[in-house]
Amino acid sequence: MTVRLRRVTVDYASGGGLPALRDVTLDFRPGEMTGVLGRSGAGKSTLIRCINALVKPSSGSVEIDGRDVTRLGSRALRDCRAGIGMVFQQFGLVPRTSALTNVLLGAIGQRPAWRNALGFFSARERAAAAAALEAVELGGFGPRRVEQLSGGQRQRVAIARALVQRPAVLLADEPVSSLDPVTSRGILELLARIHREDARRVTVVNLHDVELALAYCNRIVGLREGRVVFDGRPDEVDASVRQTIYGGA
Ligand SMILES: Nc1ncnc2c1ncn2[C@@H]1O[C@H](COP(=O)(O)OP(=O)(O)OP(=O)(O)O)[C@@H](O)[C@H]1O
Repeated sequence: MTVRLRRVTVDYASGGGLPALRDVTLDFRPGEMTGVLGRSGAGKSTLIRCINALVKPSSGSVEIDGRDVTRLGSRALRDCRAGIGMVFQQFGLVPRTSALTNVLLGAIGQRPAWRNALGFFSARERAAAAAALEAVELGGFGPRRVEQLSGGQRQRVAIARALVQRPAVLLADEPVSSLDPVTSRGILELLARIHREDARRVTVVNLHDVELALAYCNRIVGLREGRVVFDGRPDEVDASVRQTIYGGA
């Protein structure tokens, strides 16, 4: 699986402020777990949202395995999204529903519409969802409603939900915001483990915590005011690179 962005510009305000992304050309290759760094507003979420076609670029193209996602019809887009696991910033879970059902909902993109309409989950889907909860160390929490879980537990449910999709592309937007340092490490460790399970997997994680990105990702992309200002290995991120990404104007 390769994700290819070519000269992507996203201008939400069309001409107002600076575009959120400016002329971004990047390839995300199989096996890469990329940590995207940048100040607040640098365009990290927009980048991720372009990859799963939640945001349409003002110009440029976004290709997943050679298909331009900006040009897909709704059905082809649904098929394409079924292969993309998303861990959202605010978890994106259904709070009053059990952890297990939330995880089962992750498989929905891969099922025929009639089965969604009936709310029917097969024994195999249930077993896969239970296994995904085990994998994130929430084995006993399947029946528990999400609103009764802590922030870190919710985040792990969100990861389990992405996991049941067996996604070729795994996107995580600030998966550890508002979590304590130990829980944050646990979440990154989990994402890195999931990433390694499939040598073809492409993982892109937005992070505010530089040390976490350096510890768990094998590639770092730095964004600043919508532009790529760094693209390299974690061991290349020195004081001057940090200055380039975060430093004062
Ligand atoms: N839906 C939107 N409509 C208009 N402007 C938007 C929208 N989403 C983001 N922006 C703007 O685009 C720019 C980039 O935002 P984005 O959310 O991609 O940044 P970010 O790096 O993820 O920030 P943070 O770290 O704070 O989450 C910001 O200036 C933001 O205000």
